[in-house]
Amino acid sequence: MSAQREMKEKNPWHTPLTIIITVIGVIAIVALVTVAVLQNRPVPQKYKYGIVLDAGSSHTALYIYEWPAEKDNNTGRVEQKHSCKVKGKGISSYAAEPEKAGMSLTECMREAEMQVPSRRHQETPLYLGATAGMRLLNIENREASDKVFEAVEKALQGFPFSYQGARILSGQEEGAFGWVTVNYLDDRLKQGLETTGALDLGGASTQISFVPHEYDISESPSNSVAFRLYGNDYNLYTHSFLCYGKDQVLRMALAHQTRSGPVTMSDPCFHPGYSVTRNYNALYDSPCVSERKPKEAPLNFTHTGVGNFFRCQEVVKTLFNFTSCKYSRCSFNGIFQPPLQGSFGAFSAYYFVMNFLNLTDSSIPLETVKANLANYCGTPWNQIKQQHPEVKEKYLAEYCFSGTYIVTLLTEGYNFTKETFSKIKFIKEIKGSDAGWTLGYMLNLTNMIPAEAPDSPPLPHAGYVSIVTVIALLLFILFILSLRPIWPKCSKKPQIV
Ligand SMILES: Nc1ccn([C@@H]2O[C@H](COP(=O)(O)OP(=O)(O)O)[C@@H](O)[C@H]2O)c(=O)n1
Ligand SMILES: [Ca+2]
Repeated sequence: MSAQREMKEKNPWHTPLTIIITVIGVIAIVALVTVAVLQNRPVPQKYKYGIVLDAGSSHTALYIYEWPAEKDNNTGRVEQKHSCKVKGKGISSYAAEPEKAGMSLTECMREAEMQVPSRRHQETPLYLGATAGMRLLNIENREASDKVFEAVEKALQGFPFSYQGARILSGQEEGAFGWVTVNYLDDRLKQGLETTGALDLGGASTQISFVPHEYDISESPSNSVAFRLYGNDYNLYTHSFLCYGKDQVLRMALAHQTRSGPVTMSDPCFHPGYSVTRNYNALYDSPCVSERKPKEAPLNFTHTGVGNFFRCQEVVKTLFNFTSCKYSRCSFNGIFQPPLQGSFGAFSAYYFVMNFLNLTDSSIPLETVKANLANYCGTPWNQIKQQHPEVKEKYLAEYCFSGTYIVTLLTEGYNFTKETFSKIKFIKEIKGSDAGWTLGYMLNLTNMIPAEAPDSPPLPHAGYVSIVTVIALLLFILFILSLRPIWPKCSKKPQIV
């Protein structure tokens, strides 16, 4: 009994001081962990927004992007929140009535007002970039192109966003920003991975952009763009072929086949049984073909289909000039192109056409793609119409030509072989954001891709809380152990007795 009493008396846990210290210690640890948890609790996400209008040759599309408000400078998180297709044709088609170009944007802009929270309206940058349709109008009629921009500018300034201007992108910018978009969305830039090339097919121009293996920039400086992104240097090769978008190239093909001004033309690029009347003036109303207009053409001609893929390829090939190349190697029309490198993402009309033809699967060999096209082009027009009653006839009629053009451009134009063709992925979007130049354009103008790699991210919230808790517990255990010199006395005493 006396030993027990002695033990009780000597046990530090039973002194009022240690009890107080222990209680204070426990309260301190609980308080420390609580403060850490509350202070660092993820706050509800706030977003910022950016709007880009893609004024293409065939139509205009509006894209709204969003990113977490506190991560302006840290990239990899900008996503497409919403897109809106402007009704009607591209802004360049309003050359004769420019006001309508501005008015055409109203509906999508109203949608943007609804999509972006109103407290963010004033700080949301709004950009309009025009591509090859306006490039052509600018060549053809500078005054008309300026008037279209005036009207568009006036319309856009009427909305509560931070309007940052409307301009024509150069072909180089269009190619380079498409490449940035694809590689940004795939997280290749941030991680310093090998990049993917970008192939964009529009209505009036087409772009090819990739990082070549060994690249002598000095050979053709106008085809090179240098970037420093996240601490990595990129020497990008890019070229934009004006007039080689699928709508202008169709004009060139028709112009080539009607160069002697016939009344009836048999076209291997259209289905057997297809027949429409076309107007010569309308066909030649573009700088891509205006010089080819036959001298004594009648007003109209009858455009009939024959449906022969291989003969259609021969027609398309005549639109590429392979005769002169002042560089070590060329694609076509005397344009420098280094050897193809790596995988490619092909988007915009590449995707729409190949998707319609069920040919987007990269595992389909080039020979099978050609065989399928040959079969498709040879199918009578009546049958095609029956199979696709939902597709507008004007668009339906052109898939044989467009498919043939795509295959010919890739193989004969850019020199993809049956091996490298399988490295092309036909894509519409990546992780919910459309592939195209708009995202890259906005990232660049808002400085959202840093040249140097951002500092490594801090610990995630859960990791932070766990570490604080573990350290606090360790401190507590250390405190307990620090009382240890007194323990042996009280634990050994009963054994001695
Ligand atoms: N659903 C869709 C949308 C566009 N397209 C085509 O994709 C092309 C888009 O070109 P664009 O308007 O961006 O023209 P560019 O200014 O880029 O040359 C046009 O030829 C459209 O007809 C399509 O085939 N299917
Ligand atoms: Ca385009």
